[in-house]
Amino acid sequence: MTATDAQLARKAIGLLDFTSLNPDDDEARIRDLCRRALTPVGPVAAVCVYPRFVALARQTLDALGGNQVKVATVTNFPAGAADVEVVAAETRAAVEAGADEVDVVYPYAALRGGDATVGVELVRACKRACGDALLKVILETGELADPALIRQASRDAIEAGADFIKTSTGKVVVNATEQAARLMLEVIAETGGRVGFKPAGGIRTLADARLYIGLAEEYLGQDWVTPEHLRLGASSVLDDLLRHLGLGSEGAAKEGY
Ligand SMILES: O=C[C@H](O)COP(=O)(O)O
Repeated sequence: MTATDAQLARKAIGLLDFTSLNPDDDEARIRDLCRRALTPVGPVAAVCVYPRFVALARQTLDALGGNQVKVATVTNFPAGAADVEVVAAETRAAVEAGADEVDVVYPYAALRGGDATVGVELVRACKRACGDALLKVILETGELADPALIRQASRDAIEAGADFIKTSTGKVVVNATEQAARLMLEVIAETGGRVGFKPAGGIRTLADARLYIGLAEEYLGQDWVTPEHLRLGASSVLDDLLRHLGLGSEGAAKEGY
């Protein structure tokens, strides 16, 4: 049975990593993100903010009754070029500040230059630094570009301990694409479907959400598509999803939030 637009919009909200990663983010904007994360049809999966806002996001969500919403953050972001020890320390600090999930940028330029070792070491070190927190590895597929490199980065990240592989930072020219998603989902399926998938960057509409949910179902099956395995990383898709549920952006706020 094909999901209606409203059913799909509701599902996409539950899979959303609702993101604010702007250089000029401030406390008011992060509080507003947390408020909007608790939509009238239920919460998003996570909010994703810079490390300096992790504690504020956790505190704000808890105060609003949103303790089920995870707080995700980013490290080695967005360039993916810092030393392994520096990134591991940054990741450890983020978890100590209360992050449930860390999205770390893979050293994609090193891989493109022929060095696959540093990526493996970085993922291993960050996985150790995460403890019980979830590690999502951002491959920056638009910069890797070559399908063979996207497959290799996916496989190396998974073998080194990634819990999710994620397409993009949203900060380069080419972000999530169908082609990159297919390559990554293929590797996830080949490795047993235990690792999750997060397309991110440029996801703005219900049609975009439909594409990635559909692809995940195609490669891994409908039952696999839960927030444990699929996240949609997006800063601005929520309004379109709410619109398909008959809720304007103003309707995003629950009474009293
Ligand atoms: O990780 C998520 C991305 O930074 C979001 O990108 P976006 O602003 O294009 O939705």
